Amino acid sequence: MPIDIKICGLSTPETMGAALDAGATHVGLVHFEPSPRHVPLSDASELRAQARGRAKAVLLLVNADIETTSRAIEAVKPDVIQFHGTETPEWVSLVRDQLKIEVWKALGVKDKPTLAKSDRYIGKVDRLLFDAPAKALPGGNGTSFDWSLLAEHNHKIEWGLAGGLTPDNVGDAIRQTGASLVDTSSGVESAPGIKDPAKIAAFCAAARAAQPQE
Ligand SMILES: O=C(O)c1ccccc1N[C@@H]1O[C@H](COP(=O)(O)O)[C@@H](O)[C@H]1O
Repeated sequence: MPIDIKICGLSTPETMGAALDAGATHVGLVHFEPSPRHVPLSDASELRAQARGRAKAVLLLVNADIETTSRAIEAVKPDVIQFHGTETPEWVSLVRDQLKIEVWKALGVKDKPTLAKSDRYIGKVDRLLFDAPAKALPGGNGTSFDWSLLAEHNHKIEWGLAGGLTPDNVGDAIRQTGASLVDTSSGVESAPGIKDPAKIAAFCAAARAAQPQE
């Protein structure tokens, strides 16, 4: 299976075009006002339309209530919702069942017990996304964590790797963890919230070069 590559925090048609041309399989739109990558729903909807038929659109929300979540899904019509806050297994499962949408849950990984706790989401989400622990923002901080924890973990559902991935380290990350999806935001920027098309292309090329050959 070709590796899945998500470029997150896209906010302009130019950088969305760069991610699509570079072969990203997933493009992420952040709807969370404190983030430098926040896009209003109207912009997210236009960027989502640009991606249609070329990559899956992932809408990222943080601790949004059900009204905000359903309004955002209605406006943007994403393929996937990525919850990146402290959402509970019960909450994400409710959204998946009621709103009939693919749901991912991001979790900050500190140590082995955090990974053990991730089992609570099994059967309730479609994919887990392992990220570095929250700092100033719940994600998008450009920091990584100890990847050996993932290599040792008994994964029971689909999962992806996020947190501090760059064109320079994504190859090692894939080889060390066996991730089938890699996700980056800060690592392909020239400044917070400003995506760099050359870094996006380099990231996608490095991820594809590192995937195991069949
Ligand atoms: O990108 C953000 O601003 C953001 C805000 C709130 C929650 C998550 C956010 N980003 C996601 O965090 C991970 C890791 O990002 P990074 O590569 O370390 O910058 C990724 O899934 C981003 O989409």
